[in-house]
Amino acid sequence: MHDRYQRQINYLRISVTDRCNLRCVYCMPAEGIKHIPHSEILTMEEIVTVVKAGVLVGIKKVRLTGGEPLVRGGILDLLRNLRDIPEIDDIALTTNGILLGEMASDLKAAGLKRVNISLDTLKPAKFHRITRYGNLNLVRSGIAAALQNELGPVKINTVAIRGFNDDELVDLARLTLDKPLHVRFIELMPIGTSDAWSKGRFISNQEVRELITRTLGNLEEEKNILGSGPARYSRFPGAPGTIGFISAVSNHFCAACNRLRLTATGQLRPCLFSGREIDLKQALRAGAGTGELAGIFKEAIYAKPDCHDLAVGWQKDDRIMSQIGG
Ligand SMILES: Nc1nc2c(ncn2[C@@H]2O[C@H](COP(=O)(O)OP(=O)(O)OP(=O)(O)O)[C@@H](O)[C@H]2O)c(=O)[nH]1
Ligand SMILES: C[S@@+](CC[C@H](N)C(=O)[O-])C[C@H]1O[C@@H](n2cnc3c(N)ncnc32)[C@H](O)[C@@H]1O
Ligand code: SF4
Ligand code: SF4
Repeated sequence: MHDRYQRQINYLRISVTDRCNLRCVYCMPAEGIKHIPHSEILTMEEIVTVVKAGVLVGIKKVRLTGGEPLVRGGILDLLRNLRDIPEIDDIALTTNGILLGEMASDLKAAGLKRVNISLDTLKPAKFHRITRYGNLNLVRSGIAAALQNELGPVKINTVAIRGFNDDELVDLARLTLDKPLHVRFIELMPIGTSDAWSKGRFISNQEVRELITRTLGNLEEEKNILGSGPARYSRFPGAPGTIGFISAVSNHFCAACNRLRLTATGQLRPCLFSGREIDLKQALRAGAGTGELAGIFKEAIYAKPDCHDLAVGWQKDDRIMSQIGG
């Protein structure tokens, strides 16, 4: 279905949990987030019903995210059920990679097509610092397992952060030179509770491009990377992998927006950066069928704004990134 700005909406990002096994400093407070009773979180069966309703308004692609989707029990059953919906042609997952090494082959067998893995540094001590817990070796094993199990194109999400990883962006870009990895540089977005940490750390994608091409040479545009998101891709000549740029702040891609978000508590969110949410759970739990739920999807699609206004600065929002699913 098209929204009011003639954009076709066919991509649903599903936050299957607001919990996480890491605490990245730009995403979550150290103490984690306020506990939400389990009964408030959609069950896996409810998520499947929501996707079936979404299909009625044209949803074709789903991405499981979070919090950390791999900490949610029942994820394999959810994938098996999503795989059985014929209209869904792409099932992807965004993960911090910690549990991917042990789960990749089961995820593949359950119907997952591809993974995006977050990785902001190649240095173990720094990784531990930015995630407040993480073991980099586990993420490295996760990336290897994703490649081995053909969960590709395997994309790496790197938030570029001044004073933290600007000295490593070239090394991260180098990962594309010998493996089919697609390293995407994401601009740090002013959202959530971590503004004190993030102030002054923004690096534009343009600056990242200049930095990496100065050392590694020119990039060539690449148009054939499978995906539904906002990244623009380029490749170092002859490299098996690509470099992607997600210019969420400096050059927003709202004119091509194709998505809705479902929060773990069953709210449809028309835009990442607008606090507006439309309650789906109440109708779902009152026994609404997929036809009625599809009506709520239409309302959410109709409510999509034309674009965000991140340039004005920090966004006040009751939810943080881990609760919206990025
Ligand atoms: N501003 C903005 N950022 C987004 C949007 N969708 C995804 N992002 C950001 O892009 C980054 C990568 O998102 P992913 O979860 O890997 O998914 P994707 O890029 O849509 O996935 P592909 O289908 O592989 O292209 C995350 O930091 C998201 O927060 C969006 O609608 N608006
Ligand atoms: C919220 S996480 C959820 C999925 C999973 N836990 C992970 O880390 O990949 C999704 C993506 O959002 C990104 N993200 C979180 N906060 C961000 C911010 N303030 N600016 C830019 N990207 C952010 C993360 O780096 C990650 O790639
Ligand atoms: S970015 Fe992902 S891994 Fe890091 S705290 Fe947020 S949800 Fe967890
Ligand atoms: S900021 Fe909102 S309108 Fe812009 S691309 Fe993201 S979800 Fe779509």
